[in-house]
Amino acid sequence: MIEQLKAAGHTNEEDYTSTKEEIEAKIDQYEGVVIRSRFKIDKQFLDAATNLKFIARVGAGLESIDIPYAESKGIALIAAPEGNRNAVGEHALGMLLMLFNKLKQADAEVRSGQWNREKNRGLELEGKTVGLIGYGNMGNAFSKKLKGFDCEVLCYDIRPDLGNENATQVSLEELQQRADVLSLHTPWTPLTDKMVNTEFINGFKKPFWLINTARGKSVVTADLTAALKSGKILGAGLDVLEYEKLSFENLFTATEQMPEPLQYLIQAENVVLTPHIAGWTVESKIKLAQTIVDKILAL
Ligand SMILES: O=C(O)[C@H](O)COP(=O)(O)O
Repeated sequence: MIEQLKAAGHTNEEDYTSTKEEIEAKIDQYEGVVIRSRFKIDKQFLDAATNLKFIARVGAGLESIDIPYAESKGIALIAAPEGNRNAVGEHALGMLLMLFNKLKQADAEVRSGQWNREKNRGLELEGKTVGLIGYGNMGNAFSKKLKGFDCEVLCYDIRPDLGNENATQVSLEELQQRADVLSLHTPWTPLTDKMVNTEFINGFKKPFWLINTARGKSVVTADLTAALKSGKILGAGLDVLEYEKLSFENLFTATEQMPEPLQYLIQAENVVLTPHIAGWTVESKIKLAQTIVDKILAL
């Protein structure tokens, strides 16, 4: 990315170690900033960035940026969901196949000398109805994969007319009536914060499987674990957790009490957990960088 930007006449500075305050102190010298999700851009930062023309986010989610304030200053916001959408689609599919085929527990049992065929009888995706909430880059990528599995794909999105040959756009109520699987592909916004709670879960007609490769804070974990216990949710594949920003490792030390819902998820056989890596592949690293270069050069 840097080589291509240099070749196009841009200069750059790489800084992965300064504090936010140190970056704020020098940001007025820069016209653009390229960030990952952990760098917060708030009003104070934007007020200090008097020459900023663009903020480029090497990833999809823009929740770390005060978007209205940045836009009020005429700063262009660039994201790169095109760069990691395929990775997210493949990861969501992997989680679903892992849950349906009981790969996690079957593998663990064989390794411990157990040969349980009946207990590990799988389910097939063929003929199932998969509901996607959010039908942007990630939802589209997942639906394209699902197309080959002969399942029905429904999508719900607040934007109209997004359905295509891979998914039928429906109301949220219809999705809740018909889905066997729910997969989230929404950004974290006031609308999607704590979206999957008990009331929402109970709106589903059938027990269902949940895949979340979007944002942890869109699911109320205590409500999810209650639904897993009652059988309303049959199993879950979670690449994101509402606790991840608390410094996940600390939750496992004696000094910090691990939240009860997390304790449940960790021991549950029908739950697959990954550390926010759905969009984090060898290939997506290159595609994310290229997408950002192309968008900066097109400004
Ligand atoms: O928004 C994204 O693309 C993903 O959540 C990953 O972002 P990160 O790699 O910058 O944390």
